[in-house]
Formats: sequence, structure tokens, C-alpha cells
Amino acid sequence: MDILLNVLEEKKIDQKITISGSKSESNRLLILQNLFPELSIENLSDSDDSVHMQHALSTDDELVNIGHAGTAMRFLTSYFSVAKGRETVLTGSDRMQNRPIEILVNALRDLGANISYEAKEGYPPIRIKGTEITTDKVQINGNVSSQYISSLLLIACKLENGLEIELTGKITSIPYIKMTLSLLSQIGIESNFEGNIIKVYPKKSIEKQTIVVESDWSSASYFYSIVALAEIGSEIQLSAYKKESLQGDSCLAEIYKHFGVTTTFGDNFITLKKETETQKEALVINLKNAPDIAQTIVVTCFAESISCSLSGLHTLKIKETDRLVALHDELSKLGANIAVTNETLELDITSRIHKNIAIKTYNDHRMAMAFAPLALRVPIQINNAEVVTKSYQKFWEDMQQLGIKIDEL
Ligand SMILES: O=C(O)C1=C[C@@H](OP(=O)(O)O)[C@@H](O)[C@H](O)C1
Ligand SMILES: C=C(OP(=O)(O)O)C(=O)O
Repeated sequence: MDILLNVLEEKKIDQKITISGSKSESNRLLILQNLFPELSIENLSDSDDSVHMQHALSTDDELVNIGHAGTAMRFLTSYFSVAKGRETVLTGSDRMQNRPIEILVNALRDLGANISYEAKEGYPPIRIKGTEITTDKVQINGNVSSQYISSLLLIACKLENGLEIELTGKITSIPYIKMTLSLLSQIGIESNFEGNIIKVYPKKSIEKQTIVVESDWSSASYFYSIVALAEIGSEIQLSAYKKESLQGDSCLAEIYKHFGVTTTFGDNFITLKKETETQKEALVINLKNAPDIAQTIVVTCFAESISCSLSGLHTLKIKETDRLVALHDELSKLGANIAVTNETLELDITSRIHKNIAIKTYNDHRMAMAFAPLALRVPIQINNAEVVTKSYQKFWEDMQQLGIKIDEL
């Protein structure tokens, strides 16, 4: 479905939006709930990725297809490796079959797992014969995806002797590793992370308990962008959020000060307010700890006519699409002066945004959502707009609530 977002005429916004639970927290907790049925979860994400995870954990079929869900692919690789007696072929979308998994597979094989490739070496689909793992030490490169490490951490306490992981290389997306460890700690599993060594201690059962998932901060990023582009005095209240977040993307509150957006923490909600004009200096920032908000930030800078210099973006090349190339190609069509390398992005000040450009989304939810705030400046077309459901089911409804008129093409 291709859609046209008409330009938003009323730029003074005052709205309240409720966003569903974090997909990262949810997909970790779903694995943990399967290992520990004593665990209940509230405010679970309604994202496609969490639906895929739930389905994968409830089926007995040999073939399990997790679509585009990176967390499901990576977390389930370890989970099925220790599902004794079960044989599973884990696969995903065409793109997933080109997102690397070798580093995780090699670590699991070193631990004694039985995993083979069904097609291309190093990529899904993979065949996993569940077995008992007793080895308790492993080395893994931390520079490509933190999801490989979270995957090992999620099953670690169920191994007879727990697990000690030695991380090599520069560690990327660290807040996601810390999120995994925090959730383990919340349910009573002990671990420690010192230098480049993470230890998880064995645990057979936990206390009966309920965890309430905080809403998704990556989804909140699109509202930060909208408020940044709105008239001074505009406000959006988002729930359910808290100050002590497990999600690294909560750094948005700090980053968007550059755009004159303040964040006030209330009782289970945040209020974003456009207090002042955007600072005209370039935004210079390393996003290795928060890769999922890169697209949102670049589009905000473009719309606000400021330059930016982003680094720490090497993981963007292996996400739902090559996000560096996608940003380059789509922003160029809108008139941007943008240059990318394999890990950086430079955007120059643009004076004019081209109207009625059709943005390709490349099966990437964040391409569709990051470009939507441009409707505060120009009419813009978003192709295959349904991609948003990977992480945010009612994204377009929420855009309409803000007053953006949408025509199906
Ligand atoms: O663990 C997680 O929930 C995630 C980790 C990050 O991936 P990488 O560690 O591959 O950068 C992030 O981009 C992804 O959306 C979710
Ligand atoms: C990269 C993402 O997800 P995943 O890697 O889990 O597919 C994302 O949601 O931006």
C-alpha cells in the first residue's frame, strides 16, 4: 500500500498517544517465560516481531519462520540449540536470509550445539538439533550484533554450569546487552559484567512474578521528530514510560534538546514539548549505543535545515535493509546533500525540500516511520506503508490522530 501524507497545516500540536510495549524487552521476556513459566508479562509488544516470537515458541512444527524479526532469529537460535530432542529449521524473510548469523552459530558450536546451514554458509535458514550443553565458557565477537550475546545470555542460566562469555573486539549496542542482564536480574538470575567478561549463574526456577514492559522508546523517536518540527508550544504526551528505562533509546530525551524539545517525566508518561527553536550548530553524535534512532535523527536534521555528522553506524548495513544506502538514496531524492561510508553519515544544510517525492521503504519499518514527520513540511508519499507493523501496529492511525491526512494511492 502506497500512501500520500498531506502537509499538516495546523502545526501547533497537543495530543496524547499510548504506545505498545518495547519489542526488545518483550522478545527477551517471551524466551524467559518459556524457560520459566512462573513469569507473567504485561504490556507485551503487539509488534509483528513479537507475534512471530510467540508463534515460534508455541509451535511444534519443524519449520519455524520468523519473518523479518532479527531478535527472534537470533534469540531462538540459542533457545532451540538447548531444546533437547527437538529438531528445528529456523528461517525468515529473504532479507533475514542475508543477515549474518555465523558469529552466533560458531559460539554455540564451540559450546557443543548441533547447527548446520540449509543454504548459504553463515546465514539462515539453519537446522538445529537440540542437545544438552555442559561447556561453560565461550568467546564471541561483540562488534557485529549485540543480539548474538543477548541470545547466549538468555539461555545461560539454564545450562548446568551457567556460562562465562568473553567478548572480543569493540562491543556494539551495549545498552541492549545491559537490558538483557537487567531483565535477568529482575527475575532473580545472577550475573556480572566486568571488562569484557560476562558471567551468568545457573538457576532452575524463579519466584512467581509479573513484569510490566515499558513502552517502546524507538517508537517514541518519531514523536520526538514531529515535536521538533512543530510550532513552539506544541506538546505530545506518550505513555507508558518511566525515567529509569532499560532501553538505550531513552537517550532521545537528551539528544532532542538540540531541537528545543524538552522531556518531562510524569507518573507513567512523558511529555515532549517544543520549547525553543532548533540550535543551528551541526549535530555531532556517535550512535553505536542507539542504532535504531539514526534514521529518525537524520530526517529531523534534514527537515530542520541543520547539518549532522553521525558515527558508530556500522551495524546499520545489516539491519532490515542497508540503512545507510537507503537513507542516502531517499534523502537525495528530497534534495539533501548527504554522504555515507560504511559507518558514518554526513548531512549538509539543505534550503529546500522537494515536494511529493515517493519514499521507498525497502521492507524497513523505520524507513517509513522516520520519513513521516516530513509531512510537517511538505506532502510526501510513502511506499509499502504497511511495513510499519514490524514494530508499530497503529503507527498510521497515530499519525492521523496528530492531524496528518493520509490518502491511499
Ligand atoms: O537486542 C535487541 O533487542 C536489539 C539490538 C540492536 O541490534 P544490534 O545489536 O544488532 O545492533 C537493535 O538494533 C535491534 O533493533 C534490537
Ligand atoms: C534492527 C531492528 O530490528 P531487528 O534487528 O530485531 O530485526 C529494528 O527494529 O530497528
